[in-house]
Amino acid sequence: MNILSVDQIYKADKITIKNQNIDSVQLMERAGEQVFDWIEDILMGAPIHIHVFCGIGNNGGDGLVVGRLLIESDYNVTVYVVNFSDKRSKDFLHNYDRIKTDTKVWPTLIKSEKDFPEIGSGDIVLDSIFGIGLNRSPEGWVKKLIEHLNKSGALIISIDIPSGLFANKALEDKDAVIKATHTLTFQIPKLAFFLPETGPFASMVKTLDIGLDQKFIEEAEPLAQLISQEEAQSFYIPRKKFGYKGTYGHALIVAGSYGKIGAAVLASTAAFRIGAGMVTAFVPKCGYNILQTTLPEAMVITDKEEEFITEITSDFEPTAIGIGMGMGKNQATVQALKKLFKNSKSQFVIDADALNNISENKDLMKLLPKKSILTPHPGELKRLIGSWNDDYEKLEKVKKFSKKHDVVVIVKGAYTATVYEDKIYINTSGNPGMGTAGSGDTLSGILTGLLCQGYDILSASLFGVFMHGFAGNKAADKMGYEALIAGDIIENLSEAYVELFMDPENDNWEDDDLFDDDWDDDDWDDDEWEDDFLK
Ligand SMILES: NC(=O)C1=CN([C@@H]2O[C@H](COP(=O)(O)OP(=O)(O)OC[C@H]3O[C@@H](n4cnc5c(N)ncnc54)[C@H](O)[C@@H]3O)[C@@H](O)[C@H]2O)[C@H](O)CC1
Ligand SMILES: [K+]
Repeated sequence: MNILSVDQIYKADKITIKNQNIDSVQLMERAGEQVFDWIEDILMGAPIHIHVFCGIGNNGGDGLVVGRLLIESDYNVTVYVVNFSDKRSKDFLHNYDRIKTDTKVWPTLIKSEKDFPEIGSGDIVLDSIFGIGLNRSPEGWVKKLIEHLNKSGALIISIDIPSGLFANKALEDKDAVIKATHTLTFQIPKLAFFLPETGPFASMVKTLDIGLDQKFIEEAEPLAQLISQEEAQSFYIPRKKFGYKGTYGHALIVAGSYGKIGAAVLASTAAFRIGAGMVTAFVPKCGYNILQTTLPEAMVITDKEEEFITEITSDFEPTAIGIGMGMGKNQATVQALKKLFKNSKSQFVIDADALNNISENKDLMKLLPKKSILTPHPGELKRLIGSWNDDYEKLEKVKKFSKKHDVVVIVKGAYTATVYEDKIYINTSGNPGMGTAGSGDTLSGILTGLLCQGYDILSASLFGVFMHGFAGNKAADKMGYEALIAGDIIENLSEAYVELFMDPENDNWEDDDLFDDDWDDDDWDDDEWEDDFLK
């Protein structure tokens, strides 16, 4: 799914209006109806007080449509116009007149702090103050209103984007942004929803289809692409009937040091479970018995040194090498890396201490093999590319690094971003339970195992990151977030493969299972709803 810029979204509006022979008021009506239907599905007439806050642009216009539809369905609604400017948009004005004539209810004007209404913690706030047209951070009493709403404890449903958040630009004032409980966004997800600094303002995102021109959306050059189950399916390479272990490659996992042999075990096991034909672990001597006992399927080569790696040798040419996990930063290890990078023809997945060693040694950086996959977490990334002021600058720096060295960079975290040259891909699987030791080692093993099976570096990265998160989700389904450990991700890779082609409609990044679309009237219980969501 394509994530587009604000300018492209406005263009999509225009093209839709032209191609479908409608006017902008009809498109706004469609948008408002979608929001209304979503709310109606959840509330089903419940008499909860809904406060609709409308700005004076088209986002405010959407709010007026929803407000009108709610009033016409006898909900307990108060509609406010947050009157920060007299420059009201044309479609806002149309709907401002219409709500007055159709419902005979006049919206309440808010012009300063003294007009702020009381909001109960059991109420619902509909936030349509600013949409994607925000051009600077809200200030003065408008900022105070946003703080007032955030403090109310009410459930806040933001229309299109939490007010105060820029769709694809860095945050300026984090106190001037609505903290939405739900974000109902129109058709095209906004990049801000997926980045660590801005994503937390937009929890529980739901995309509402308002019939924007599909051809334009698909053909536009996106800011980033979302990788969900449907995209992951397209990368999958089926197992060959006449294949044998040689068909699926030979992985070399170079990892571990005294006290960190587990990293080698996890990566090697994951390489097997994702489907590599053969796996050899290269570890310091102290790792030998551990590997042979915990993973009898693997072959093991040991360094001559007991506790760390000093010289990496093997009597075969690995299809792919996964390197760095728990490896340490001994000088002898750095020399071993240099030699390997100079001489090996294999493809590389470079992680953890291998990345740290590269960051600290310019010579090693120069030897960085082209077409490698690098998997830094935020700390490792900072060491690699230097610090950044915001998430957008970070992504630009990663693009530059990727182009300069011709490598794929996987920026790990919630919504892991994979960057290759100029393109950004955002993964949608995974959960907070995966923030646990060894989770990264598992990913490196998965990526190495995929390269072994013939996936190219980009599809190995996108498919591998998705499968890692998908298996993590399967694990979390069974054991919850806290109890999940890295080994559980590996164990659930089998289920992830089995379910990869099931229920492809299920977009798991739209985390709306609390408000299940399939509810029917029998499910409804006023008290229970209040207990669950409003307390
Ligand atoms: N995307 C779609 O397909 C559709 C979108 N709709 C809705 O339209 C808004 C975008 O509307 P727009 O009028 O362009 O912008 P806003 O509503 O966000 O209004 C901004 C308004 O406020 C001024 N402004 C901006 N920043 C500030 C500030 N800090 N302080 C004061 N004033 C500010 C700005 O100049 C504008 O006048 C989109 O998000 C959707 O909700 C359509 O309804 C349906 C199709
Ligand atoms: K909004």
